[in-house]
Amino acid sequence: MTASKHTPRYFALLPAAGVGARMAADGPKQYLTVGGKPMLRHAVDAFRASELVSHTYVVVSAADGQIDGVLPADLDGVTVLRCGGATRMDTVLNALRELQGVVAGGDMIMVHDAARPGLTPALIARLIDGVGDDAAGGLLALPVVDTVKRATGAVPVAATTVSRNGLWLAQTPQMFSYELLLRALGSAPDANAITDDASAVEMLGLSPRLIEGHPRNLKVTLPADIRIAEMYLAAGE
Ligand SMILES: Nc1ccn([C@@H]2O[C@H](COP(=O)(O)OP(=O)(O)OP(=O)(O)O)[C@@H](O)[C@H]2O)c(=O)n1
Ligand SMILES: C[C@](O)(CO)[C@H](O)COP(=O)(O)O
Repeated sequence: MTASKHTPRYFALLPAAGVGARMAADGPKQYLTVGGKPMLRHAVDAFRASELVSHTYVVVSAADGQIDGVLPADLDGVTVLRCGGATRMDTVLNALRELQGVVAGGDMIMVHDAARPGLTPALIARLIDGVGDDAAGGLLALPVVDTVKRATGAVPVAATTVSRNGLWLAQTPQMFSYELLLRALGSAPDANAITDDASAVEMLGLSPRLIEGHPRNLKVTLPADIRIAEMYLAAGE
């Protein structure tokens, strides 16, 4: 008799406990209106619209007073976890620990920034398809197209030019099995040095797949990014 292989379910996990310091708005940037609705809602709706995704978990800080107005408690397929941490990595790790016993070790977790409103069901499908059953998982990313400079000095000057060959810009979602992601983040040495989930997996000696994403899936970080995100949202998929 051959051993039956566990068919993974796909879950979305959205860290949404940041303060948006670089946006310098009145409140956390994930609640700013982008293209007619709160930024966070765009990504949640992309996962809800994907037939491949079993459930979406949104992680906010315990003190968050805005989430109920954006994600009503009766919204199908979505659960809010109030266990955000001091860093993005802490937020994701806290949520994974809260999900122990709810998801299986072989289930796949897609971690996606609440600050990336341009995600679409087609990009979610591209990630899932591209990673396949690769045990190291994978992430959406874009090859670097510009020439890259390493700067030096308080007033920056170009010290050297770094070859862009083989350089990619990491996007999200980043997808790994629950067991692998929990192990990777749980053993990562320094939460401040881990700016994405894939880097924790790389520290285990594994090489996640890079799946070509799309510029529309930009991270809204600075005020000018809002207009760019709105341009892509208006253009549709
Ligand atoms: N302690 C934190 C920090 C960040 N995030 C989330 O991680 C994603 C990417 O982080 P980033 O764009 O840096 O958001 P902020 O941390 O809010 O922004 P800034 O770094 O400018 O303060 C966002 O969805 C953000 O809400 C989080 O859940 N918990
Ligand atoms: C996860 C990420 O969006 C991949 O590019 C990015 O690393 C988040 O970094 P931030 O400093 O939390 O914005």
